[in-house]
Amino acid sequence: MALILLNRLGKDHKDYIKQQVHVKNPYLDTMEEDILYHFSLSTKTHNLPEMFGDIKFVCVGGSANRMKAFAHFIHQDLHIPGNPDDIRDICEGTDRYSMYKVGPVLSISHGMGVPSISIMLHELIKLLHHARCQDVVLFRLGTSGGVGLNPGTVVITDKAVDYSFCPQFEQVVLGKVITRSTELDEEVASELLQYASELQSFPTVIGKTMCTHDFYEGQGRLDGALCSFSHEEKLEYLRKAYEAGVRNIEMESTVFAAMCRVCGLKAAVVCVTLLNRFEGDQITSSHEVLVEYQQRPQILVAYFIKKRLGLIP
Ligand SMILES: O=P(O)(O)O[C@H]1O[C@H](CO)[C@@H](O)[C@H]1O
Ligand SMILES: O=c1cc[nH]c(=O)[nH]1
Repeated sequence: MALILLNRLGKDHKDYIKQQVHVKNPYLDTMEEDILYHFSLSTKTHNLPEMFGDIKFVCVGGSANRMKAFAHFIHQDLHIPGNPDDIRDICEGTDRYSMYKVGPVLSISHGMGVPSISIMLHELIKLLHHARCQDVVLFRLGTSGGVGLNPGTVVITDKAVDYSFCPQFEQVVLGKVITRSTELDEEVASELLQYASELQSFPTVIGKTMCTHDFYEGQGRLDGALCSFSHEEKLEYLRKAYEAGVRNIEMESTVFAAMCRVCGLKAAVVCVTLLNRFEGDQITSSHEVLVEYQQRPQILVAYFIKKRLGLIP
């Protein structure tokens, strides 16, 4: 099945130049073994090219359950043979992250916030490198707070921005701040927008996504255990964000965009909004509604994958 899919990919996308994963660490090649500790995988104990060499799409999201559900959904959507109940968590040897492989698709959870996704991305990018994967596209399928959008709207990120609305990610290295660009792949983003209009299943927009280091004060919420600002100051900040083009707020997009970019990986961020932050801070929708919202980015990205694989015209 995977072979047929890859042949189709090659045939239909001749212009799609083979892109390697570039790890940017000269020390890696000198290591006899690389232990991907948080995945419970290693270059000595696992045949990574055999296990992962055919991966073309990697989908990541905060919650382990969501990424398991996505694995089951994509199994069905791509008509992969076999019983979906046999899809096992490749990282079951650790309880840090969950990872599922379904044909050319890898589905991985990353937990909440920049430190958690950053650790996962270091190991994922090394994994793709060791497995000699080519032409991989990464997607973050997430939830977010909307800025001036109705709940349930899907936002395709054109730029991931920091708390001051700048498209950059600051990483402290050896006590100094390194700044990396957070531009995402424009082609993938506009392809996603086109597919959203073909699907016509839910409202979808393209815009900037603000990444914060906290869910409460960091996102201007008035309902945390601490609150050091007024309601008016909150609205003023959200208004400035809206004017700067920000349409949603989450907690991983800048480091995701920055690390993928440095390593030559095409990447996109697709998050559904759970509420309109101009109208409140608490997430009041029912569990059923929230589950349906979370499926929206999955439906859009699954459609992208099927298009890229030539499974739909
Ligand atoms: O829905 P996920 O992918 O977890 O992402 C969003 O939800 C979490 C906060 O509830 C943060 O991690 C934020 O980025
Ligand atoms: O408001 C929200 C909702 C989901 N995730 C966030 O980071 N913020």
